[in-house]
Amino acid sequence: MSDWNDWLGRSERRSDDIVRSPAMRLAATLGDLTSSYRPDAATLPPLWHWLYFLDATPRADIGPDGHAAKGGFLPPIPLPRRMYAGGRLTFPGGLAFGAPAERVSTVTSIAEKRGRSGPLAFVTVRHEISQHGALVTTEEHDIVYREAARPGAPPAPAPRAERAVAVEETVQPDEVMLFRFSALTFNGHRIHYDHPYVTGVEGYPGLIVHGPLIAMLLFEFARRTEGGRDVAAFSFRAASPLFCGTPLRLVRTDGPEAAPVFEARAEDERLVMTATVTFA
Ligand SMILES: CC(C)(COP(=O)(O)OP(=O)(O)OC[C@H]1O[C@@H](n2cnc3c(N)ncnc32)[C@H](O)[C@@H]1OP(=O)(O)O)[C@@H](O)C(=O)NCCC(=O)NCCSC(=O)C[C@](C)(O)C(=O)O
Repeated sequence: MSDWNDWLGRSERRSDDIVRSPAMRLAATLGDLTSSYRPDAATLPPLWHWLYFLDATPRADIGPDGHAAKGGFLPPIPLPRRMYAGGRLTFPGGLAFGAPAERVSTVTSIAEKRGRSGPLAFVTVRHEISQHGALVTTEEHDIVYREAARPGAPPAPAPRAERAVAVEETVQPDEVMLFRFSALTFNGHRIHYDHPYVTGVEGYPGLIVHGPLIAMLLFEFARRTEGGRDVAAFSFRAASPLFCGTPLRLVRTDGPEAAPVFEARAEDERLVMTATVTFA
């Protein structure tokens, strides 16, 4: 176990102008999979802040996976394979177009664990986004790091979906959607576009669909099932990777919970992501 205490509490602040053009491009990328965005809306839909406050690491400081090399804001976790593990968000206000906003990010937890797939390290970053001095979005983002791929090792056992289905839709993210989402979020992570890297170095069978893209697809689906109702909070957890070109089932499950549970599933009932939506 390493002592990561020096990294806890590290903080960074970014400002950005909430201009409309990235949102227009995301709306085009999602097409009929979004009903949250309106060209004349005064505020961004929830989650669309992922298009702003982006990391602009210079080329010289990029690491082997295409992200900023570790050891800047994020701790230098030695496990090499980074993934998006999940997030918990609240939306106390709307992020208005045409005005600057500020994001303050803090490393709040670093935990080393052992999972079914091997050693894991989780880093959680809390983001607080404000505009005109008022808090509009809070987000806890969990990042997971896995050990290097072992050639010939079988894939990690994936959890199965077990809940009853109330409503479902199927989408099929393709290379163009992945490319556009990487570009919109200025995410250079090679696992989403570099096939020789993701298969040869990281040992996955294909390009990996972004966790935040799956979360957005689930979020938009969840709102559609509730006639576009406002959302106060959203949380999601990535259970297993989805590979480009395979169908993704968006499921509203049938259960007794007050906040409905949504799941992203692969065709064979492999669980890809679980999400909980608290409608306002
Ligand atoms: C995370 C993996 C490796 C763990 O897989 P595992 O089977 O080894 O874990 P486990 O045995 O189920 O659990 C071990 C421990 O980890 C915890 N745990 C387990 N899962 C999670 C989770 N999601 N969030 C938080 N905690 C988690 C779990 O609760 C347990 O804790 P405990 O020992 O205290 O009981 C596995 O679940 C997995 O592969 N998930 C899918 C990841 C994925 O595909 N993400 C999206 C694509 S990557 C991406 O978008 C990238 C991006 C955008 O470019 C970018 O860099 O940010």
